[in-house]
Parts: sequence; C-alpha cells; structure tokens
Amino acid sequence: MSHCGCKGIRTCLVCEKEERQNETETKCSRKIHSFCDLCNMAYEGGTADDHPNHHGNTLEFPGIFIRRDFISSEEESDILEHIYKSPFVESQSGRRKQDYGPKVNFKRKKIKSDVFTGLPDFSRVLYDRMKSTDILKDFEPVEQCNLEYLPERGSSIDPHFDDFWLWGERLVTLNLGSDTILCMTSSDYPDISVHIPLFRNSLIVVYGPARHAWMHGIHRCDITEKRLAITYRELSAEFQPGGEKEQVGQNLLDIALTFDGVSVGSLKVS
Ligand SMILES: O=C(O)CCC(=O)C(=O)O
Ligand SMILES: [Fe+2]
Repeated sequence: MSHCGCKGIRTCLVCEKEERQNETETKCSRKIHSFCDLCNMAYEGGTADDHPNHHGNTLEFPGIFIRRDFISSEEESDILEHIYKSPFVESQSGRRKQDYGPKVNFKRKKIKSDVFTGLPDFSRVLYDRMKSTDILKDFEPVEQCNLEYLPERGSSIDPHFDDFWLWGERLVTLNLGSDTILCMTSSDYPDISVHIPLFRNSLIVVYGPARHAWMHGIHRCDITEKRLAITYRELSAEFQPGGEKEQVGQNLLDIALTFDGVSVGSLKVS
C-alpha cells in the first residue's frame, strides 16, 4: 500500500506539508480515520491493513462499496494495453485523461453529444460484471473517464464533489496499476478525514452520504507508482426515465452502450 505519511498518526501530514508550501492557509489538523471495507467501518488512526486487529475510535461511514479483485492481473494487463493504444490529453494537477462521453458545460448546463461515439469496446465485459453485483444491477453508465496518475508528474486530484446536475447517485471506479487512498473530507466534520483504500484491481462505488456530504480527493504523496483509474458515471434522475430530460438521457445511453467508442481526444478536429 502506498504511504503518504499520515497513515496511523493523528494529524494529516499531507495537508501539513502542503500548508508549509503555502503559509497563508490554516494548518490542517484533521484526524485520519481509515475505512476498512471488510468491516464497513472507519477507525481513528488505523491503516488499511489492520483488519481484524482494529483499535481506536470507530466512525460509521456509509456510502462506500468495495469489491477487491474485481478483475484479475491478466485482465488488468489487457485493459491497460487497450487504454495505451489511445492518446491521452493533459488534465489538471499532473493528470492525463481519456474521455468517452458527451461534451458538457456544467456552468451553463449544456450537453453536446456529437463528439460522443460510445464507451470503448473493452468496457462491455466490465459493464456486464458490474451489473452482476447487487449494488450495480441497474447501473447504466453514460460516461467513462480514464485518468492516469504518475508520481514523477506529482499527479493528484483536489477535494471535490462530482457534478450533481448531470451525474447520478453512483460513482464507480476501477483501480489499475497501483494502490492508493481516496481522502474524504467534509466541512461538517472539520476535525477528521476518512481514508478509503483503493486497492489495485478493486472496484469502488461511492454513493449516498459519501457522494453527497463528503468531498473526495487524492493526495500527491499517495501516488507512488503509476495509477490508472477508470470512472464510470450514470445519469441523474432528471435524465432518467420519467425525468424532464429523459430523451436527452436516452440518447446518451444509446450511444454509450454501442461500446464502439473512441476517446474524445482521438477524434480529428476539422
Ligand atoms: O482517481 C480517482 O479515483 C478519482 C477520480 C475522480 O474523483 C474524478 O474523476 O472525479
Ligand atoms: Fe470525483
């Protein structure tokens, strides 16, 4: 498991380090709580490997589902091989990305689907497997984003909420390449952060309070080896059957599930 220095101790050294680079921000003194997917509980001061010998105060943390070994190592190699046949585009905070989805202006609430050719072929088998787990049996992804994190580029993702207007309840991520930690923070709990283990080849579903009440991010120092995250998103109620924008949603879904897509960055701009 990659190590950021804040595991098992009470103060978040990551935030402290970032604070030292920017003296104007207030010092982070959040107490780390490590989420254990085998107990569905977070433990103050714990680490991802403690189970079953946990100690420290407990914190319930609903809205996280983890399926370890969702894919095998052979499948991981195959998927990565597919991914690296397509070009990446530079993204923020040292990340690179590949997008399979509509072009969206979240501020203006505008969606353009003409650049969207569908999810990639290799996602078909993952889609079928996702739907065979109870929590995802009605999951219909309309967007896939592949994010590459590299330690030498200092890749990270700042704490954020994924959009609520277009994207629905469940955020689903397949973790490839290496382990890392998803750090959850909430302004309602200024004294704590919750560390969710993202095991290599595991699938995570973020939903409920973990989706709505907690921001998620990944610290730079938790990326110690190359990591590739594949995130699938579903539509919000407004774009689902019975919603005001049902037709727009259906159109996106029809395109997505052709599994004939090329990443948006691969399209020739005329
Ligand atoms: O890399 C990850 O696992 C998280 C990515 C993420 O939060 C996002 O793309 O919105
Ligand atoms: Fe996110």
